[in-house]
Amino acid sequence: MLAVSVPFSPRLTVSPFASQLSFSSGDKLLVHTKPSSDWWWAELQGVTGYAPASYLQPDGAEEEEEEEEDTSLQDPWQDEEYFGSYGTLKLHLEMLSDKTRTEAYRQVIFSNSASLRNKVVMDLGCGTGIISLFCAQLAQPSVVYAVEASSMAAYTRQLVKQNGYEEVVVVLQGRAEEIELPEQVDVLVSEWMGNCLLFEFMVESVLLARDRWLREGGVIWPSSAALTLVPCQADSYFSEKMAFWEQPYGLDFTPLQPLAHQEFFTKPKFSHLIEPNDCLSAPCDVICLNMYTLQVKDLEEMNGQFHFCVEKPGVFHGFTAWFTVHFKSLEEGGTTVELNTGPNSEPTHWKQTLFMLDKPVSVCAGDSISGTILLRRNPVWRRHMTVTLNWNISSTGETDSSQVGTKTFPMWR
Ligand SMILES: NC(=[NH2+])NCCC[C@H]1O[C@@H](n2cnc3c(N)ncnc32)[C@H](O)[C@@H]1O
Repeated sequence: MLAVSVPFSPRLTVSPFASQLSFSSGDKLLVHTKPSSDWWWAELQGVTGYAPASYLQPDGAEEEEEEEEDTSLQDPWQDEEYFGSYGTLKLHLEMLSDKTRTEAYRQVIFSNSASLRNKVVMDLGCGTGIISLFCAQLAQPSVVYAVEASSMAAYTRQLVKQNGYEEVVVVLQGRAEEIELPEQVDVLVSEWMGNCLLFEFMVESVLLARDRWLREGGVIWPSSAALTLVPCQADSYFSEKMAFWEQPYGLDFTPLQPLAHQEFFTKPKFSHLIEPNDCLSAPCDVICLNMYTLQVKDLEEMNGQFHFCVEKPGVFHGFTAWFTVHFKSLEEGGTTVELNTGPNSEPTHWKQTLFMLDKPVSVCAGDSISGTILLRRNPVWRRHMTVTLNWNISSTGETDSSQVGTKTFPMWR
């Protein structure tokens, strides 16, 4: 039997059954049987009768619902889940195994080793401490404050000791926004980039730490970041998820295509590997961030524009996004290190992010695809955002035509 509560005062309905149970909002009914999906046989204070199922919810669901609301308000950063995930090795192994990513940071430290002598460094979100260990191994900073909020910090302290750098690297467990450092820092380094550059919004923590701990004239690494977009073909993804239902095993499964569309094309596809020849045009940097001037409030809404000239005929399945970050040298005129996660660079664990259109469009060379991209941060779930793409495809073929489209993708809420 199911105890149910009445979440709101039911409107009067005419029951097909003579004996309808009367009840009010907040009443707890005992459900004896469910003869139909609409009407259940229930009991309230010894009186039995039929109650409309749509007015009932499992007992305690209301509290659960409130709790759900509360946790989102109490923990909009989902810190428990977020830092919990970084307390295990899985993500750190993925990041450390990403040689393109990790070697880029190593190159930054190595090529700036002379200028790092006697500097005070903060490694924000140090994880296993790899960047801090590079600083101690390749340069002679006076101190590196390795800040890590997850339980991994305890192991990071062991790794520092194990490698004999406890005189240089100080591991501090806590959120960068909350910990206290004994001094300002000369260099703030962090590997904060998420899928589509901003997902997870760890960048906010970097900006807060910059404002609080980076001394005047100090250096932040990466010093700039860019989100890049390109219109692309995604034949294999499209056939795998959509065309598949045309005639599997000689049967017509097309009634499932709306479901497939909802399930596979509504959200972006993370970890998509785009081939260079899937690109229908040259890519375009749509959002550029200067890490010295970027403000937290700027993260709420970030706009970009694009204008692509289609270079070859093909099918426009969607847009692919990736990011590039730059690490300006500490020395005047020194070399800037670049970490590019695009299709023409060595692959990284981020790969690229694919945004599938509702309907593929055939395009010809010379067509143009122009429009805007809007990244809007989720006002409640602070690590999430939506990506809205607006586009206009204009063909200059024999029949001048243009097609406009817009689509909003949640990442992930
Ligand atoms: N590139 C990313 N998308 N993630 C890679 C870096 C994430 C690391 O920084 C830590 N981390 C993230 N935010 C913070 C913070 N505000 N304070 C301290 N550690 C943090 C997190 O626990 C993890 O170990």
